[in-house]
Amino acid sequence: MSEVILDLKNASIYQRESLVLSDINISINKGEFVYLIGKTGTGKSSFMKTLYGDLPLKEGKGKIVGEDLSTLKEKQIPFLRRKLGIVFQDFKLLNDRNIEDNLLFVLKATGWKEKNKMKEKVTQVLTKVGMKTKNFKFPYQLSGGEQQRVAIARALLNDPELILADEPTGNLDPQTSVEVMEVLQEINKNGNTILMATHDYALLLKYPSKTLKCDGQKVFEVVQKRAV
Ligand SMILES: Nc1ncnc2c1ncn2[C@@H]1O[C@H](COP(=O)(O)OP(=O)(O)OP(=O)(O)O)[C@@H](O)[C@H]1O
Repeated sequence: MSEVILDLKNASIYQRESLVLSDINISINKGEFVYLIGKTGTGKSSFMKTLYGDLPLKEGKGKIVGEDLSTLKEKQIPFLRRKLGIVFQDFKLLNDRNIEDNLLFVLKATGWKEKNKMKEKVTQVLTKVGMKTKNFKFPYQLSGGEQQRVAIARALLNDPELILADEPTGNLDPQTSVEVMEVLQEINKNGNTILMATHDYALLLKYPSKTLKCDGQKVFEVVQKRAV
């Protein structure tokens, strides 16, 4: 039987007191590539935030990478995030240091100590996203697509069990979006599980995969047709 990485049962998502999504029953298995789609304001980001512990799961049950979201305490959140790789629309790289130092910073913050191993890991993840030769560039010296590749490399540093990508191509032009998507596809082929929120239907058509939709306060799986 395949390993379940994410499992939500009768889960409801709230922004403070207001209900955003209710009665969610979904699961994601190891190795899957899953899209989360839906119009603006339907709750994709709120859904993602709940998964990485930025919003509490107040109703229902949720298991993610072996952690229980409904009983998650504040001090367990860093531990949960170490098992996840998170990619945002706006890259969130530190502009005051180069790419290598951006990644070393994360390794240090997550408990890595040995300099050689840290450098080796940084080279490994940058190679995976085709950015090895740009390690001494600063974020502002890179294009949006390159910055997003680095952000993906950063998400890979601690060998995450699940990658959560919230609109990773939202700030990119169509051609660059495809390039970044190719990187995510490659990573998925190598065994990483990915949940990607997007409203880029062109990508869905080009790279069809399991798709969850947020609509009318519900999340449900949709079968991809030519127009979703
Ligand atoms: N910090 C917040 N406090 C209160 N309500 C919020 C907050 N953030 C979002 N909301 C509300 O929650 C609902 C879902 O928003 P969310 O950002 O999750 O949607 P989304 O599908 O990710 O939208 P988009 O595609 O525009 O990013 C919206 O009605 C929004 O107004």
